[in-house]
Amino acid sequence: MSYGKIVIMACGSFSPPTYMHLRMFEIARDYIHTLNLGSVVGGLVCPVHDAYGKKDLVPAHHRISMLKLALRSSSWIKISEWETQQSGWTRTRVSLQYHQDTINNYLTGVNDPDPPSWLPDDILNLNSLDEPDNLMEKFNGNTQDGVTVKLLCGADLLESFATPGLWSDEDLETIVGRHGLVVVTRAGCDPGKFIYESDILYKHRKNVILVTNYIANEVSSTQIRRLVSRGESAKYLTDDGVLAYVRQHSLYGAPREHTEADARCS
Ligand SMILES: Nc1ncnc2c1ncn2[C@@H]1O[C@H](COP(=O)(O)OP(=O)(O)OP(=O)(O)O)[C@@H](O)[C@H]1O
Ligand SMILES: NC(=O)c1ccc[n+]([C@@H]2O[C@H](COP(=O)(O)O)[C@@H](O)[C@H]2O)c1
Ligand SMILES: [Zn+2]
Repeated sequence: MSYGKIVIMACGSFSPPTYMHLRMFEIARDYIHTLNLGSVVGGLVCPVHDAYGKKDLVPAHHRISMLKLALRSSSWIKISEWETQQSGWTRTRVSLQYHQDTINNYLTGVNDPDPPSWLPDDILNLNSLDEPDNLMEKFNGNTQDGVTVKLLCGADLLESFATPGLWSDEDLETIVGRHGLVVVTRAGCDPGKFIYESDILYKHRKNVILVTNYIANEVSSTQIRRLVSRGESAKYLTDDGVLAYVRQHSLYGAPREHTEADARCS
């Protein structure tokens, strides 16, 4: 695997975001750095478009607001609203390509000079550190020196690659071959076997970084939604701000908050 600048990008519903979604980024970055596999210059969370139509997918503006609350203290993970702003659902290959092209075009000064809101801060710094002439020389015909946007996912998303009709082989070739995967796995699960059994993944196995999460945390959005709908506590499974937002907007069947207006009516 060539050593280069990497942005790790997680796509998904984030309905609502959990601590595990955020931990994935931290675990992945540490692993890549300690094994000298590259330099992680940023992280991106890309919530999916409402048209994805998954059960319990609350409108994108809510999911974005919750992600903002959950990521208040992160200096390096940014939210890209791009997928949610398209006219319909976007395939992951297209999203990876869009984000990678936008970053590299920004670095080389091609097209739009205004950085998008999700551009990692370290990219802005990279740009100011390099002399423009060197940059042009570096990038001319040599994408090796640009930033690679890799797909960060959990082992369950990896295993969804085998669901018939869900991902096209052509998209998988590009995602794994040109971008690469960073898979966060759980102690006790065996994504290595899954990779071995998939011709496409096996062919590009050099491009798949498997990161074992030794501090198991089985929290998922489904579990938080279940607790919320039962009126039980989900505290310490995600950010307090996220839970307050869920209550405030009565998401996922949360009992409506008792407001001062209610008190005046009764
Ligand atoms: N506990 C976990 N361990 C490893 N990866 C996880 C975990 N929870 C979520 N992920 C990963 O986070 C990404 C976003 O997934 P998603 O939005 O479906 O979250 P989720 O918690 O699985 O939600 P849901 O329960 O609604 O499916 C995916 O790549 C998924 O594999
Ligand atoms: N063919 C594809 O590109 C493809 C297929 C299925 C899911 N996905 C993406 O994977 C993510 C899955 O999210 P969930 O785990 O919440 O269902 C979403 O961001 C979705 O857009 C992409
Ligand atoms: Zn899921």
